[in-house]
Amino acid sequence: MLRHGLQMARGLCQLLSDKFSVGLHRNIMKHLLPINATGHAWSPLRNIRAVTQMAPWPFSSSQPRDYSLPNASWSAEMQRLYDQYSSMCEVETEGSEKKKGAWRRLPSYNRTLKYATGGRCLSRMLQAKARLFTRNIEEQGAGFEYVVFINKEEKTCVCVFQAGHLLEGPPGHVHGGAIATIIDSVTGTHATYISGPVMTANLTINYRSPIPLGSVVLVHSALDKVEGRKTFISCQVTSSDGAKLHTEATGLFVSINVSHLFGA
Ligand SMILES: CCCCCCCC/C=C\CCCCCCCC(=O)SCCNC(=O)CCNC(=O)[C@H](O)C(C)(C)COP(=O)(O)OP(=O)(O)OC[C@H]1O[C@@H](n2cnc3c(N)ncnc32)[C@H](O)[C@@H]1OP(=O)(O)O
Repeated sequence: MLRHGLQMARGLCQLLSDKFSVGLHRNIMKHLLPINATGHAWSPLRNIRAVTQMAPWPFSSSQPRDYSLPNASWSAEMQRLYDQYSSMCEVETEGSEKKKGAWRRLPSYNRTLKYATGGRCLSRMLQAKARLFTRNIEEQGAGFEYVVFINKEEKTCVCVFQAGHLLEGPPGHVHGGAIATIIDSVTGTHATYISGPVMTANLTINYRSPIPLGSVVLVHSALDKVEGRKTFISCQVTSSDGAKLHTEATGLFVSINVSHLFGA
């Protein structure tokens, strides 16, 4: 069990640190793993790390579907914004040299734990049938279509979000709970990449103007401050041209040890 847990931790950390160089590896490791008095990780981990560094890809079995990539349901506006932010992302060039770009697209899976190396066991212990809420609907375009980009330098995130017909609240418009969901997901993901594993402690939302169903909006997330275990994020949802403010929110995210998810 311990071995599976550590493998999972390593898989998650490697996955996330491979993808994002914003200190997440260090942040998650310190929550997942015991640290000795000299500040070094518990010695068996060093052995595990030596072994696991050989693995080129942290996913153990089938290739998970990355839900943040374009699909046929995306409108021209969604695709245009995706292309715009993608063009500002860091890219691998020939010889694996990296071209500098401030932005990175964050991949998004429906079962992060299951696909992380060694995480299958832990995902069974938590909830075998669990799926990330926003990635639960197989029909493309019916629910949450979104992609999150993070700006490492400015410590901001932007999410391009297209709301499908299953998210209807007021006729022809997006349900307030669905808006809260995408805000929680984007700001929660942002806080995770800043501070490691967190849970939402408080989310305060002001709905300023309704969001038409099927439209594409931008969810802007900004880091306000980090105070000990508390990460404060603020968020604005605007029309895709930025001219209209739909929603404003602030969130407080509290760092947790993963054992918190087991009721410890
Ligand atoms: C984990 C693995 C991650 C892997 C990486 C994944 C990569 C990304 C993949 C996929 C992205 C998906 C992204 C989804 C994101 C969604 C996030 C959610 O929706 S989370 C669900 C809803 N939230 C809950 O269910 C929390 C329930 N509440 C709790 O569990 C606890 O209350 C908790 C953890 C929030 C705090 O409990 P305490 O016991 O650990 O800490 P205490 O001492 O109470 O608080 C710490 C500090 O925070 C303040 N605080 C706590 N709650 C507060 C509140 N509501 N308002 C103001 N301050 C509060 C306290 O006053 C204290 O402050 P002082 O240190 O004294 O200054």
